[in-house]
Amino acid sequence: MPSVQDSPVPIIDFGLFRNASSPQQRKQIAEQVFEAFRTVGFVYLINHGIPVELMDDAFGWAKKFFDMPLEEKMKCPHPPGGEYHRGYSGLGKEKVSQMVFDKEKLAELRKAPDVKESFEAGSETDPKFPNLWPDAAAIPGFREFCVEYFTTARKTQMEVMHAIALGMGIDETFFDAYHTDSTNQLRLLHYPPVEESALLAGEKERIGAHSDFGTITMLAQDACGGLEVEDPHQPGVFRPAPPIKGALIVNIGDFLMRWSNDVLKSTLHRVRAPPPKETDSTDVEGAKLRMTPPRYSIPYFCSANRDTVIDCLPGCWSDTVPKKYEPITAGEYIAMRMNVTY
Ligand SMILES: O=C(O)CCC(=O)C(=O)O
Ligand SMILES: [Fe+2]
Repeated sequence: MPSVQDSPVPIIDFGLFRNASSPQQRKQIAEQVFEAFRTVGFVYLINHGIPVELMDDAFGWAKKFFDMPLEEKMKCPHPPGGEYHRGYSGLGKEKVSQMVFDKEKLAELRKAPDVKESFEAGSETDPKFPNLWPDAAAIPGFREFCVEYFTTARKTQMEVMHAIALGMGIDETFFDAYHTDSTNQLRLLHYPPVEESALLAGEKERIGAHSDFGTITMLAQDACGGLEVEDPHQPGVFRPAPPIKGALIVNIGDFLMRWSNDVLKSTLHRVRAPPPKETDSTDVEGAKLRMTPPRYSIPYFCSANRDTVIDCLPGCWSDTVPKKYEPITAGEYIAMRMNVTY
C-alpha cells in the first residue's frame, strides 16, 4: 500500500480551526486550507466534525444496500438522463468523463465501462429532485441513516467554506448566502472485485480521470485504496491518495474553480486498482486471475444554490487580473456537466 508520505495531498487537523484556541490559530489553519486548495486542490482533513463512528456506520449501510438483490436495488432506479441524480445506478450505467461533449467520442469512451454501482441521495426537502429510496421493509433504517449523514456532513461543509473564505481574506460567512438551499448530494459507491488485467489494459475502469463539478467534495474511502490525484507539478502523472482512517479527503470542484477565477484548483483524480494481495488471486482454468478487492467510497458533493448567480469571488480579480468567466448559476453549470455522464 502506498504511504501518505508519497502523496502530494497535505494533512490538516481541522479540529484546530473548529475549536481554535485563538483567532490567530483559526486564521492560520484557514490559510493552510486555502493554500492546499490553491496548489494541490486536495486536502486530508482530520477532526472534521463527522464522527469516525458515523463514517464507519456509513460503510456498513453502503455494504448492506449493495448486498441486496438487484431487484430490490432496482426498486429505486436512477431516472433516465443525467440531471435527476438520485437513486440506484447499476454496474456500467454511469460513465464519468472529463469535459467530453461530442457524441461519438462519448460512445467510444463508454466501451470501457466504469465497474461500479452507486446510490445517490439529496436533501429530503429538495422540491426539484425528490429522493428515491429503496423499500424500507428491505433495509429498515437506511433512509434515516442517510439523512443523518447528509445533515452532519452539511455542517462540516459550511465550516470548510468558512475556512476557505477566511484563508482567502474575505468575509468568513461570504459563502453562506449561496448555500441556503442544501443542493448537496450524498453518494454511496461500490466497486466490486474486478480482474486486474482488464483494469490495466483499459478494458474496464473503476473511475476514469475526472474532476468534480460542484464547489467542494468531501470523500470518505474505505481501506481498499486505489484513489489517485494528479501531481500538481507534473500534468498526467497521478499520485496515490491512500486511505487514512477517519479522515475526509476534501477537494475543490470545477464550479468553485470557475467562481474563484481559477485561483482554487479543481484537480483530476481517478480510481485505479490497488495493489492486489496474494489472497485475492483465484485459479481460473489453470491461469492465475488476479482480482482486485472491492472498494467502497462515499463522496458528498457540495453545490451552491441552483438559482443564485455567481460572479468572480472578491480578491480573485483586479485591474491587472481580468475575470475569465461570465456570471452563471450553479444550476445551469451542473446541468451542463451532468447531461453527458449518463
Ligand atoms: O471512489 C472514489 O474514491 C472516488 C469517487 C469520485 O471521485 C467521484 O465519485 O467523483
Ligand atoms: Fe470525483
